Amino acid sequence: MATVAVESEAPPILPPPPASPQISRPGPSPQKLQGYDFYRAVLGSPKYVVAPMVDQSELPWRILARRYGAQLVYTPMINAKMFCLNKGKKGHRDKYFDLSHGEEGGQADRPLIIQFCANDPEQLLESARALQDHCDAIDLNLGCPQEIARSGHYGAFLMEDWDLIYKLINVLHRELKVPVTAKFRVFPTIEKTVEYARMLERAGAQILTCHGRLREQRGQNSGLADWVKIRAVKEAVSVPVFANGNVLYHADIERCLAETGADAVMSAEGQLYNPALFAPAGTSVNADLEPLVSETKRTFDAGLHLPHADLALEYLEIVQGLKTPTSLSAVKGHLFKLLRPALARETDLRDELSKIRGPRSVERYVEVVREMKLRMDRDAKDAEGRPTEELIRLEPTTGLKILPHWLAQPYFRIPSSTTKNTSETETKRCYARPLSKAHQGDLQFLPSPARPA
Ligand SMILES: Cc1cc2nc3c(=O)[nH]c(=O)nc-3n(C[C@H](O)[C@H](O)[C@H](O)COP(=O)(O)O)c2cc1C
Repeated sequence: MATVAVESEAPPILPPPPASPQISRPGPSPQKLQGYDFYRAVLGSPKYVVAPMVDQSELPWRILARRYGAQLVYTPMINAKMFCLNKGKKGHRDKYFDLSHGEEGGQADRPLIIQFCANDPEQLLESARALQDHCDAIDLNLGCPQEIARSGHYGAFLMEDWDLIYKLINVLHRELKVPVTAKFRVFPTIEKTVEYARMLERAGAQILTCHGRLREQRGQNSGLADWVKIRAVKEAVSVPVFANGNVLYHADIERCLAETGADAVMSAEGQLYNPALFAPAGTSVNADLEPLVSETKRTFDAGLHLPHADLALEYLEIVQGLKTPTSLSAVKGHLFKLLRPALARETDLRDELSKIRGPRSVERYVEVVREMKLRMDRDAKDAEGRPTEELIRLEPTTGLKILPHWLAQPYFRIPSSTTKNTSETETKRCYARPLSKAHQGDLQFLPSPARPA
């Protein structure tokens, strides 16, 4: 373990909180596995993890993600306060986690970590208890930097209140049947970040996910995730650490694991734009899909970049095959991200997708995506025989690859503050940040070749 000096302004190391009259504290169940025992025996030592994503890591996406190499998936964040407020209202909690249909958290949806945000230990415990039998662990969100988290006082806006964070984690550690984990952002200094991570471990967190960005790094100011800080956290704690941030392409995964020493890589946006992010090139993950388009056999990159329209149809088929309803905003968000490489060309289909509302929406999405598939298959066929290098464009500033427009691929752009005075490597990494608003369907488009008339 590395020894790191403690910053003077770091909050003091806290003793376990005194027992409250409402919550008994018998200590963690002796059967409950902890740390690496839990990571190995229960989770199966995952290296490829899909992040918690509001309205985007919903059940059908989790099923798709697992087909393409994800080894552990998190649910979207559930607000413990709202979950408690809906107690006793039949069916109301299903929009957070659908127990009525019994598919979420079932065998096809494991290993699974359910994430909550909270600022009240009792609300958190009550919510977590209600769902603990349907997951492998409960995660606490300490990283959300959005304004709604500031007003609701949760996520990254708890970062100054270590006493409260300790209580939130510790109550789950002592009371739940399953382990508690935590996902957090870094502080400006390594020392404070490390001290913070140690406090989370002491409170009882059995896995720490370190998102290497500061609370202020969001939207336009996302910039780089700091892998050096993740490495320092990994060296300072004895529980497994997941690294989060700066993973766009498959090749970034090994680089991230090597540079941070983390046990696993967690991806959010990279995986949304390419759900096969975790699968290496040439992997035969879906036998039905591969013969459909000859371009899937061509290797453009170390990773698997399948035709996005096929992936979108596969996702929609999962949505249609489930009894558990999927929110239309989630479906729309996925389609706009998946199909993005072609939407600037196929503007009529983009407009169609934007207009779809109301009943039969999913069927109408399927019709539009089928038309997209016809066009993409035709373009892929036209490109047959052309050398691979001819089909890849290099983004001029970063050198990052832009693959043919019919393939799923990451989305990136240059944050304005990083265009000057950065090393080439840094600039490349700065691109590793797709549009923050993209999941709402509010897409901006990089210039891409127009469809020839
Ligand atoms: C659409 C979307 C929804 C997100 N929702 C959550 C969430 O519910 N809980 C959470 O801890 N982080 C959430 N995040 C943050 C991601 O989990 C992740 O920490 C962040 O995007 C950095 O990872 P990336 O560089 O792989 O995108 C969300 C991110 C996106 C893009």
